[in-house]
Amino acid sequence: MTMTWSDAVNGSTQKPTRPARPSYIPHHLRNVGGVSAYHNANSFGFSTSESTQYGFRSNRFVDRENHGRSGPRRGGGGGGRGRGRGYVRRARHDKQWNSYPNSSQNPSLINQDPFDICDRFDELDVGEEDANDVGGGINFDAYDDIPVEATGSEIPPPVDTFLEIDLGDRVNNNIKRCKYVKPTPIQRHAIPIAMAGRDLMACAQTGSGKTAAFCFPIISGVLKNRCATSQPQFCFSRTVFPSALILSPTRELASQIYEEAKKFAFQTGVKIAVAYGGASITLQLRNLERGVDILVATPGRLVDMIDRARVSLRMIRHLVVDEADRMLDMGFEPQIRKIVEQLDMPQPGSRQTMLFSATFPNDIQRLASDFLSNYIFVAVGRVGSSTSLIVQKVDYVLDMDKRSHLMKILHTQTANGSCGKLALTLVFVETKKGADALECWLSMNGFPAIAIHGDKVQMERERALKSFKSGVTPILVATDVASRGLDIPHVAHVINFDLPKDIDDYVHRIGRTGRAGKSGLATAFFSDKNLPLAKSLAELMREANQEVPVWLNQYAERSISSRGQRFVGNKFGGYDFRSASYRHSSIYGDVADYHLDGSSCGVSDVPGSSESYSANVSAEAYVPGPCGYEENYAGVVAGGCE
Ligand SMILES: Nc1ncnc2c1ncn2[C@@H]1O[C@H](COP(=O)(O)OP(=O)(O)OP(=O)(O)O)[C@@H](O)[C@H]1O
Repeated sequence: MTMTWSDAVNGSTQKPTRPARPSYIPHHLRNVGGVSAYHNANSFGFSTSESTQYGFRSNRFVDRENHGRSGPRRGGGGGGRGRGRGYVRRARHDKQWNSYPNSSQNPSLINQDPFDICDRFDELDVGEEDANDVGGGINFDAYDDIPVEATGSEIPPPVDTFLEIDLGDRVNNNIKRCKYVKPTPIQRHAIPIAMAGRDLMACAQTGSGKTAAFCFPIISGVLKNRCATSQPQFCFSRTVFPSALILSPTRELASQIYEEAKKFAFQTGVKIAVAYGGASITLQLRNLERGVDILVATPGRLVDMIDRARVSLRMIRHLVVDEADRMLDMGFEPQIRKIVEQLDMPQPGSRQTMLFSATFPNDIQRLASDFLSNYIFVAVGRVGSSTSLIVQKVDYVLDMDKRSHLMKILHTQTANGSCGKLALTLVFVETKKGADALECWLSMNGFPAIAIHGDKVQMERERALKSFKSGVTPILVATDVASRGLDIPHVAHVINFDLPKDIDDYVHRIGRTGRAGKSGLATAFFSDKNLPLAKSLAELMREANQEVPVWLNQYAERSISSRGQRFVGNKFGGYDFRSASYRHSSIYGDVADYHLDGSSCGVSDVPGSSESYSANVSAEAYVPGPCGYEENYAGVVAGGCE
């Protein structure tokens, strides 16, 4: 494992104790008026000692206080209604930093109407929604110019409204409850295909509503199947026979999909269960015994349950693999093959298989096609592209200066924030040790941070996420465990403190902001060791109409010439790999590419009469605002993320 600068400088992963020394001030900020104001705490409106205390209390000790007193009994995050003394203490700290008083984190809500939780999200005090927005605050105009490509045979046409699809009254009511007024582009195209029972490989940008695109059709499918067939009755068997399986690469994502699916299936009678590692298997098995139609699972825990003969895949009619490219890369592929090919799951053709991701490199598409039968490929935007809703910025930072640069950004962000609030900021680092070290260092310097990574026990991981989501700890330092799928409202800024090696990981990481039509900011710290990424990073930014620094272009040129080829390290998928032989890597607005017709180009491996369509192509490019920090922070970060 590579050691990053943050590991090297602060190898200690020990939990912080009260600092013996005054907070660190980066040298470029020493003697600057604003900074001394910060350290006298005037700009935040509380004293230095309070701020330091906050850094240590928020994450680790508040929970203990809560447990020891009359606060919430489970989960540690607290924050529900009917709080005891522990809450009051925390609430005071919340007020000093970020006030998100109506956090939805109370575990006692778990068995309640999921829309209760939904409503509570609406109560979060995080900036005004645009009054003109429809669809739960989603800005659909942001999606109007995105080209959509669909290839395969007999493609069902897209819809414009949810009502055009026969999802059933109950699901339609839940769509209304979720305040989804209009389908997003991937929903417009993917839902009719899925409802027609077709296999699907779908690629759409981060935060564009893929979860609902696969949940609605399978809930509706389960309801229809239920009327048509009856489940097998194996007397006295404790084995359950779900009819739909949704696979996810991380526990947090499995849990999120489960919560979403519960909302969409509310009062339909469709039973949803979740299975992921790190949590009590006994409890999960007990829940399964109540019956399950749709099982959301991570591969490891699922295999465990199958080995114990508690789950059988024999009755699976719908299989969804979310983040499919991650699930089929080297880490997961053997487990996925075991689940899909070697156990009792029906073969392709006898089940419906749908693969979703924002990135789909060609080699993974090729692998994935083993699981599919006569599938339709849908791409919203170019495969692997990032959304133009995210303003991307790259700073050249020497490894040794990364911490001071981060602090400068956080200071600027806080100074421009509304009421001195620090907007939710997600900082990605390369290693688990690096995450702990950076969390510790930020906390010691008065910035409330919490880390999430794979070495933490599940309870700590969940607590970190809750604390971040509720704004109690507005900085989350994360490894790639948090890079995929997580839908955390109001993340305003994603900082790649350590850039990933793979451009697809970069796309997913920055995709934690700029979701559901809202804008966001992503800043990357680029150093010499990131040279192999330079070319694909510059291309990705250019494609999303971002300002590419001259020095990055020079690095990109160097990375090409030093390796003697184009697209070094670039796994861009581009399009449906079945038709890749005649397509070139293209950018938005290159209309001709999107209008190529598979059949006329002699695509041999597309089964049936191959065809394709394209939609919503506009050469009008989204032009982001100027990329200066001041404008960015004022416009994007300061008031939340709108
Ligand atoms: N039709 C809609 N109208 C309004 N909001 C929507 C709609 N569809 C989805 N959303 C919201 O958009 C947000 C992002 O959706 P989701 O998490 O499914 O994105 P995603 O495409 O799966 O992202 P990622 O690639 O990061 O996994 C969610 O908060 C969801 O509730």
